[in-house]
Order: sequence, then C-alpha cells, then structure tokens
Amino acid sequence: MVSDERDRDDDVHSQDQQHIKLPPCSNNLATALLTDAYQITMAYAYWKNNTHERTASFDLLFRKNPFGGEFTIFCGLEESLKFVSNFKFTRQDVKYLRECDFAKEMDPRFFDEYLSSVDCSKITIEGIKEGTVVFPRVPLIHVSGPLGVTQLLETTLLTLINYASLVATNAARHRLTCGDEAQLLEFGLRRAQGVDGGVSASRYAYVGGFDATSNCEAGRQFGIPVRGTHAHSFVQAHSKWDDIHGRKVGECEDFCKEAREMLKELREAMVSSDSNNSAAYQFGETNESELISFCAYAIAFPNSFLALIDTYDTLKSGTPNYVAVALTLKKCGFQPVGVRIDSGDLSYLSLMIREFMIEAEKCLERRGKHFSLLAKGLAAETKITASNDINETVLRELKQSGHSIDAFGIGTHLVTCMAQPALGCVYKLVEIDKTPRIKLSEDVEKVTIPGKKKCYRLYGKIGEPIVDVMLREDEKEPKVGERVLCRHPFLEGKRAFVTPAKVEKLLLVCWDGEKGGCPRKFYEESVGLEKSRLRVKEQVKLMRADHLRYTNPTPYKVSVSGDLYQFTHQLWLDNLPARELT
Ligand SMILES: Nc1ncnc2c1ncn2[C@@H]1O[C@H](COP(=O)(O)OP(=O)(O)OP(=O)(O)O)[C@@H](O)[C@H]1O
Ligand SMILES: O=P(O)(O)OC[C@H]1O[C@H](OP(=O)(O)OP(=O)(O)O)[C@H](O)[C@@H]1O
Ligand SMILES: O=C(O)c1cccnc1
Ligand SMILES: [Mg+2]
Repeated sequence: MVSDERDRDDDVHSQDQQHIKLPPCSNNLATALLTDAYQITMAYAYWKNNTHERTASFDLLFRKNPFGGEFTIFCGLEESLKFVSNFKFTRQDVKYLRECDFAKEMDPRFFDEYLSSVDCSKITIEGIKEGTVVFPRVPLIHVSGPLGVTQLLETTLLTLINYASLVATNAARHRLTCGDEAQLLEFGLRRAQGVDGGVSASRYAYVGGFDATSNCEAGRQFGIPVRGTHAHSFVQAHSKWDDIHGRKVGECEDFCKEAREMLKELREAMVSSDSNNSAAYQFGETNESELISFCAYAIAFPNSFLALIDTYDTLKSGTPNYVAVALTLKKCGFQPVGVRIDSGDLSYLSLMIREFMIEAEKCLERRGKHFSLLAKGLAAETKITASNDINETVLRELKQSGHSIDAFGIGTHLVTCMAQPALGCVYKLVEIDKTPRIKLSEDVEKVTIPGKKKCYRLYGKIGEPIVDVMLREDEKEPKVGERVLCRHPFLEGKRAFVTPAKVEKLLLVCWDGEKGGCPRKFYEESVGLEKSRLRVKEQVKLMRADHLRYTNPTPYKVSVSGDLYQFTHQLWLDNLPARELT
C-alpha cells in the first residue's frame, strides 16, 4: 500500500482539541477520482489561468421536493464530511488521469505541482444537520475555499447527498403513511441499483424511519437492526417427513407427530363447531409438505418461529398449518412469532387470518382446559407481516380499506425510489473573491440566490416551523419576538411579516480545514445514524400536517430578507441589460 492510500485507512484522529479528522467514507469507491472528467479539466483551466486559488463559494441545494410532496429529509452529510476529510488524489489516481485522452494537452506540471497535493485543508463547509426537514432553494451545504478544490468536490458531494436524501425522504413518507405503530422492514437489497445502492438504501431508510433491514452487511456496517422471515423456497424444499432429522423440541420428543395431531384436533374442533362459521374458516386437508416445512423451521427456531403462509393457499392451508405448529410450540413451552403473506389481497387476507385465529381460540376453548389454555391469546399474539410490491399508495389504500397487519416488508419501491428516481440537488457558484454571482435562466426556478447567505428557520407560538429565511451575510440575525420581513425570492407580491417565537440557525460550520477538520462539538452533538434518525422523527412531528399530506400538500414558505431580495433583483438586472428593440 502506498503511503497516501494508507492515510485513508486511519481512524478518526485528533488535529487539536476542538477539531477532528474523520475516517474514510463507508464505500471505498468514494474517492477523489469518483467525479466527472469536466471537474478535472476545469480545475486544469483554473490552474493554467492562475485562478485556482481565488476564493469561491458554492451552494448545494435542490429546487423541487420529491414524490409530489412539500418536504425533503436531508441526508448524506456525515459521508460528505468523511469524503472531504480524506480528499486526496493518490499517486495511482494521478497516473491514471495523466494518461486519459482529455489530459493529452494538459501541462504535466498541473499533475505534479497541483493535483498531487490538493486537499481540503483550505475548505470551509457549513451544513444543515443530517435528518433535518429541508425545503427547496435553502442551501443544504455551503462550501467555500480555493476555486480549484471547491470545483473538484462538486460531483462527489452531489452523489453522496442526492440519493441519501431521496431514500430517507421516501422512507419518511412511508412511515408517515402507516403511522408510528407499524413495524417497517426494508427488504430491498435484491432490487437495489447495485451494491452501494443496496447498502445506502438500508442505511438511509433506517434514518428515515424504518425499524430494521434484511441486509446483513448494512447491519454490520451501521448497527441497523437486522430482521427477516423465510422464502417460498424453504417451503418448496420440503416434501417428506423424512426430510426432518432431530424432532425433539424442549420436552417434546417428536415435534412432527405432535404437530400433525394438533392439526387434526384443530380441524375437528373447527368443523364440529356450531358457530356461524364463514366458509373461510373451514379447512379440509392442508398441504402436507407445507406443514413439514413449518415443522422444520419451528424445530430450528423454536423461540422465533415465523412462517410464510402463502405458498399454496393462505387461508385453507398456510393459516391452519401455522396455527397447528404454533400451538404445538406453545405446548412445548415456546412462544411463536407470526406469519408473513406475500401475495393476494393483503387487507382481506390479514383480516381473515386474524378472524381464523379468533375462531380457532373459540373452538378449542370447547375442547377442554388443555386446548383452551394453549389457544388463549393466539390471535392477539400473532404478528402478521405483509410484503409484495408495497409502496406509499398501497399503504394508504390498506389503511382506507382496513387491515390487520403489524409489519410491512418493503423492497423494490423503497430502494429504487420508483415514484421519483432522483432528487435534483445542484451545486452552484454563488460567490467569487467575495463578489456575489448570480446564475440567470429562462426558468425562474433555476435562477440562483447570490452570495453567501445566513439561513434561519422561524418558528411560531406552538413550535411549528413557519418560514425559512435567507439573509445577506452582513445582516443581523432574526431575534425572538422581533418582526422580520420575509419575501418570496422571486414573486414580488408574496411577502409577510413574521414575529418568531423561536429562531433556529440552519447552516452550521461542520468543516474547517484550516483549523484541522470537523468541529468536535458538531461531530459529537450532530453526527451519527441514531441522532439523525431521531431528528427526522422529531422534526416531522413539528411540521404542520398540511405540509406533509399526500394529496395537494401546502408548500412551506422559503423566503429572503428585504435586503437580499433587493440585492438579488438588482444583480439580475445588472447581468441582463435591456435589449434595444428596433
Ligand atoms: N415564500 C414566501 N415568503 C414570504 N412570504 C410569503 C411567501 N409565500 C407567500 N407569502 C405570503 O405569506 C402570506 C400567507 O400566504 P399563504 O400562501 O400561506 O396564504 P394565502 O392566504 O393562501 O396567501 P396568498 O393569498 O398569497 O395565496 C401572504 O401574504 C403571502 O404573500
Ligand atoms: O416486493 P418487494 O417490496 O420488492 O419486497 C421484497 C420481495 O422480495 C421477496 O420475494 P421476491 O419478490 O424475490 O419473489 P416473490 O415475490 O415472487 O416471492 C419477498 O417475498 C418480497 O416479495
Ligand atoms: O426476510 C424476508 O422475509 C425477506 C427478505 C428479503 C426480501 N424479501 C423477504
Ligand atoms: Mg415479490
């Protein structure tokens, strides 16, 4: 390993008491070379013209909330800081670049004198805390430092923030839809956009409000709880009782025999019941190979038995087979967990499974104390997990039609963000040599708000965020109880006076290269998976419900101060001279 590569493997190490260097990004592909070629060619042209050391400032922002919503969850800051902390072109990186086609007419001294030694020691970054609810146009991070380096950071920072924020927002929307009680399990690895897509999805789905993932690697790397059931293949793989070796479970010598007898008892109890049975509770012969597979799984996991019950027929076979095995486990002194369904009408099936169990309890009650005690509580204790192409819309419809599902396993729609596959974060130059710059566009949405800005969230009396306001750098910060004029950045008529009950500074210094890295206090107080996850939960709770709702949500107000409004519009006019019409 060459020495500069070894540097990347160092753990968090102190520069001074107040600032720290960070370990490398969790994905070792996130290197300085993970960028677009045009960043290298621009850096070269800056160097060639000797403008690379000019001081530049960039805002990283998005222009429209995803999924037709009016809020976004900001994620990816921790990885961005790790990237910046370890930003360096290795000798091999430089060797590769100088051999690229686009480098043919580059002066070799650019590589030796500049690219080989460039790092983020002169960079400052202000950022919003990871997990914060954020809105269009407010910078998520503000990067300042030498033009060459600030430019070189663009693509990777966008890569680290765009998908992270998109998945966390998607997860938070799923959580909002199904409420706090339901368990949300992320099952998306097999459908993710590649390996890193899978691992990142697990991480940011957890931050956004999921409870666990099926992805063991994500569990190992980030400490996310790992959960799972079993697949149809396990059921299909069994066909004979001889497939099972070792049938002792607890005190019970032959678990399989007991389960078969239990199924017989259950069938007789339910058939002979004189209650007004729905046809769905009636079951004849269940699929025996399914029963064999359930027994095999119960013997392997007597303390955490959960069965996939839709391989053959959910109500006529899977449910009674499960109940028989679950009651046998109870008889042996164990507590079964529940079932998973992965097809059909999840609303109807979950309700019917629960009803079947209520009915089974009633029927077994009449078969004497022994069975009555075993069956007691079965319906209430059984956790029903549902999966199969679940998304926000399905969750909403399930809620409307009624269901009895305790946990949702969600894969494809969550991790691929099928409803909107990208968040359009951009990285825009807003200042050079302390001179604010504006980018104009035919499309007003694309006009940038110039200069380095101070950003605040103003809260109302009951603690709800009212407006985010951006001020020029030299303006006084808003104060509690003092009236602030907030203006829509582009629509002259839209303005309001706000007297905040609380003022929150959004952009905080999270990297100061000259001082030695990430401020220790920021790192300790703001960085980390659990802190970000809790922040999402708390922040979403504070938002007014109409900003969060699925149908026609109300846009949250993002505004500028009177001063910044005037300044932006003056710069706009200065940069767009009136045309001569002849
Ligand atoms: N981005 C913004 N920044 C500052 N003030 C804004 C912004 N958007 C709207 N306003 C002003 O806030 C006030 C309340 O607007 P809001 O849209 O919440 O309610 P409204 O009664 O529907 O307003 P409007 O009549 O403008 O649609 C209005 O005076 C509006 O001009
Ligand atoms: O539906 P998703 O939200 O993507 O959740 C993950 C899916 O992955 C598993 O099976 P897979 O889809 O591989 O096969 P199956 O549905 O045909 O059983 C699981 O049973 C879910 O159906
Ligand atoms: O554990 C599960 O049930 C699971 C895991 C991944 C995909 N589908 C289901
Ligand atoms: Mg499937």
